Amino acid sequence: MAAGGAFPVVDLAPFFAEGDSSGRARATEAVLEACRTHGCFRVVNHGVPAELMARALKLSAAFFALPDDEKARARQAEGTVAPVPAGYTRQPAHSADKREYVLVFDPKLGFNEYPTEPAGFREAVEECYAKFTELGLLLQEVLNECMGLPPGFLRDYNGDRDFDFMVAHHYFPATEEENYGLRAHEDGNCITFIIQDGVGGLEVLKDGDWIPAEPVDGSIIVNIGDVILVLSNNRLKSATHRVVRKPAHRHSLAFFLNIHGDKWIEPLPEFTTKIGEAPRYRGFVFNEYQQLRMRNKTHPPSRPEDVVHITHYAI
Ligand SMILES: O=C(O)CCC(=O)C(=O)O
Ligand SMILES: [Fe+2]
Repeated sequence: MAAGGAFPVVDLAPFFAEGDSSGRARATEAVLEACRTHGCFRVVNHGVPAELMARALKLSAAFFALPDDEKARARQAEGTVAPVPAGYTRQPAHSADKREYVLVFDPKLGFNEYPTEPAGFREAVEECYAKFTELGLLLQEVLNECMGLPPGFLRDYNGDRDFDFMVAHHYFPATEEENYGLRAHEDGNCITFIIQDGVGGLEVLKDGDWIPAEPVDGSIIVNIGDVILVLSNNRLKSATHRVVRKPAHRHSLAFFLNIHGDKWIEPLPEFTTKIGEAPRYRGFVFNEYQQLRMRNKTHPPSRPEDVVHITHYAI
């Protein structure tokens, strides 16, 4: 089998073909199974052009290869009101995560700081952003179906796209001393898409083992985030994943289908009162959880058990 065979693969082609309802049902079932077992899966035939993804990764690598002072020009100006800082950020040298990144919001919000070089970076990023948004909305419909929710429930519940963002990551090569790129975590949002260059290093925890989400050209890794985990009262998993650095520079793009910061998140009645099951989480305002997660990064607790995860709200 091709690289990545151990990983669930879902072919989304039926969603782009007229009238293939049995194909759609099979794909929806495959998504549900992957969300139950892994909390993540690989999608193919997803509607995002392979050429576009390759171009965005290549231009992103070209940006990160620029001298530091050039990159620093794409830092966000002080005092902007974006929910998290847009533009270029480099993790401080003492940080456990050895990476730098550029974060972009929906271009129409006006938060983004683009580098002037390389030419075409902005266009590629914005095209990717638009395509990932479309795919996010499609997968949100699929999850709505998987969860047996009333038609359009998630679309209405999560109808504000102003909190989504996309991150272009650059991980520095591993050294002899350490190789952590991004420590084990779950994404706090609804759905994440990851595309990566050929270096590898993304891994997902499954039954106590780390399994590689290997680079497969043209495919996209989908992670289920904590919001879906909580809404479904643990029926759908959020993937625990990490990036282990390899001896080479690695580039990836991660798109986060998020939710409005003011949203109240709690297990839905379909998974609790309607079926006589107890909620496994207390309700919370999404922004509160995001702030706590942000604090994990800005003021890393010295004891690992003090890092806030979704279990913070577990009952
Ligand atoms: O770079 C990657 O492959 C993963 C990124 C990731 O997990 C994240 O940004 O939350
Ligand atoms: Fe992640």
